[in-house]
Amino acid sequence: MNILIVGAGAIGCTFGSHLQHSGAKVSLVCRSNYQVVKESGIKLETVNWGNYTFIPDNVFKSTHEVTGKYDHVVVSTKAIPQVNLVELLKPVIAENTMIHLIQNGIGIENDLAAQYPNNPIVSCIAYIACHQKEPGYIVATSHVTYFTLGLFKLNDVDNEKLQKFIDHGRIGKLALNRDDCIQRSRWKKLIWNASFNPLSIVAGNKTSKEILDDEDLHSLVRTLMTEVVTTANHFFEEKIPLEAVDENISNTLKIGHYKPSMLLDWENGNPIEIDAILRNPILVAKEHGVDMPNLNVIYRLLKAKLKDQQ
Ligand SMILES: NC(=O)C1=CN([C@@H]2O[C@H](COP(=O)(O)OP(=O)(O)OC[C@H]3O[C@@H](n4cnc5c(N)ncnc54)[C@H](OP(=O)(O)O)[C@@H]3O)[C@@H](O)[C@H]2O)C=CC1
Ligand SMILES: CC(C)(CO)C(=O)C(=O)O
Repeated sequence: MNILIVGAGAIGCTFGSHLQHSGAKVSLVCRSNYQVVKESGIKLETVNWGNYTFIPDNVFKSTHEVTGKYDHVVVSTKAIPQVNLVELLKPVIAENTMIHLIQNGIGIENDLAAQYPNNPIVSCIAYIACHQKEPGYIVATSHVTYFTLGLFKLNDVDNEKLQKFIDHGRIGKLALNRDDCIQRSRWKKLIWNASFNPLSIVAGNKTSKEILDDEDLHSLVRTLMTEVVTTANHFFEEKIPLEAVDENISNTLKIGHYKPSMLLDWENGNPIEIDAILRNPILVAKEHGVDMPNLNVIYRLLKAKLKDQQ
């Protein structure tokens, strides 16, 4: 199996390293870490799998320089408007390429699905807390690590191809789940991302523990989480239980002082995933006639912060 990862950051390299371990040929399209990865691969320091070095089969500087044919293209860039996936992927998508999107948020598949209506798109959600501490050096701090994959549009032929990919990934140490109602899973993941991510910035660069230790912020996190659950329950037949809020809180307590990825990007002056994580869910809810007043407030506050930063 030939796999190309576009977006060789924390998630892409962790995911890719496991697929290679299971026997696939895994190539990377790197950007700012190109030189170091080309010279010495990626060092990973992980709670679950120990420390190891991942040497990709090929390292490319851009999608235009990619050589070879790939059955699977895995996209693990941030979901931000600055990354135009349709343009970025043009040189590497062939007739039967399966495109996997490992990103947080809602509505992340739409542009690609419109541009490549005949290519299967796999929507993938990652539960793993990892970050690239320095170029080519990734740290994964969470004991809970799994990926949930599902087809954006269900059909039998693609089902089989996805199942082969999942079976392959499972040969190694990767925990891969399959979900045929992947949008519901996306909303489930949003419970955490739409609450901790924006609050960590708006509340003044706070870690998850600092948020939970503060009575007012703790209560606000719960309010945002509850709104995501009750909103999602308007769209999906299988309801998300409200206990998901407590579960998210107790799991977060286990990871101590965790900086949400949005806060890390904010601190580093990088673009943040405000559209995928806040704007799009609010718009989708609206299309279904549902208001998300609390998410709207935090979205506008975050937008105001972004304007201040510019
Ligand atoms: N990290 C985590 O624990 C989790 C992350 N996620 C989600 O997964 C997705 C990926 O996150 P993460 O891995 O942390 O992000 P990173 O910022 O670590 O990685 C993104 C990578 O994409 C690269 N990139 C961006 N634009 C381009 C481009 N035009 N061409 C080539 N490469 C490009 C970046 O390069 P450069 O460094 O040069 O910018 C970077 O290496 C996000 O949607 C995130 O929300 C979900 C769950 C957990
Ligand atoms: C909740 C977590 C840590 C993933 O498991 C995450 O998605 C993030 O940091 O954005």
